[in-house]
Amino acid sequence: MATVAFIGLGVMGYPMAGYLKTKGGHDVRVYNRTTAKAEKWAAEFGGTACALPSEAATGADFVFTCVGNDDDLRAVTLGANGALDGMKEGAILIDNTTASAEVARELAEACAKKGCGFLDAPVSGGQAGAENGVLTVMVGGDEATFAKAQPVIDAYARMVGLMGPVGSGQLTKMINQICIAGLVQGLSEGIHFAKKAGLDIEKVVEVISKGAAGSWQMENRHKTMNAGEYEHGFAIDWMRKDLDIVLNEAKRNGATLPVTALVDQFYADVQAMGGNRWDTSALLARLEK
Ligand SMILES: NC(=O)c1ccc[n+]([C@@H]2O[C@H](COP(=O)([O-])OP(=O)(O)OC[C@H]3O[C@@H](n4cnc5c(N)ncnc54)[C@H](O)[C@@H]3O)[C@@H](O)[C@H]2O)c1
Ligand SMILES: O=C(O)[C@H](O)CO
Repeated sequence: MATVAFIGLGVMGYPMAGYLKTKGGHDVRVYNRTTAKAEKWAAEFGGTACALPSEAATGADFVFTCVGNDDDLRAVTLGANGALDGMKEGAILIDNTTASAEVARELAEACAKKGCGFLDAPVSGGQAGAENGVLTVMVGGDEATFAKAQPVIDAYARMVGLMGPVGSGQLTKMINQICIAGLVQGLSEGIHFAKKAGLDIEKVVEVISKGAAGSWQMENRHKTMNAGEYEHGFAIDWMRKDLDIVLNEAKRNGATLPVTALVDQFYADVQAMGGNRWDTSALLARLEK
């Protein structure tokens, strides 16, 4: 059993921290910007709610973060009363936020100066993956740090892969988002077409999901898309943040991403419809407008 801190109890962090306690059996201390959420978590899982990231990190062997974007991450780690203020020598910071590869390298350097380890460890599998403890975790860092952290990460994951040096986890997550962007638009167009054709969506999906068109998005999202329900899941604001990271990285490495850039603009349209916190499958709502 280790002492673990978890910072950021959102859609993903709340259940992930829960698995570190229930499945991992660790002593878990949590911090959240809205204190009531941390207190709710502590009452539900039996851990400790802390008032500051530095307080949660004090004495912890592993410190997890899962916040919104690069700036949020800097605030809870490098900022005043941030996690690094509390971390002891030898502790490991594991960042589950989807962020840039640059901020990963920045944090690795700051951790090294304190004698701490760092892994960038963004996740995939959505809200359902977090709630069921079956996330895919793509990790950047060195092998020795990874070997120490993997058994702890395992508590909320079914696949954990070391992808290369620091930043490689975030680069892999960028590929994940590139693959998803065009796919969700395709799925939206398929369901839109099926409705116009007067077909039974459930029946269509039951059949084609077992063929070459099947996907996580199709399995997990077709029912809510068909019902026009989008108040759950992975927020469009976060997807636009991710696609911005992707498109900036592509400028640096010379990759050509025409569909990703187009779908990013489709998401801007959905934001203009008031869909900032809607699930990314709301691309269908744009077609039905
Ligand atoms: N929701 C998904 O399906 C999903 C899937 C994979 C990856 N992600 C990524 O995981 C991260 C978290 O996503 P989420 O859906 O849980 O988001 P969320 O908005 O539900 O939660 C974000 C959490 O971060 C905290 N936070 C943000 N900025 C902060 C700051 N400056 N100081 C303190 N706390 C701060 C918020 O209070 C909240 O608890 C994002 O980077 C997202 O892109 C989300
Ligand atoms: O992979 C996922 O879970 C979604 O794309 C959110 O990042």
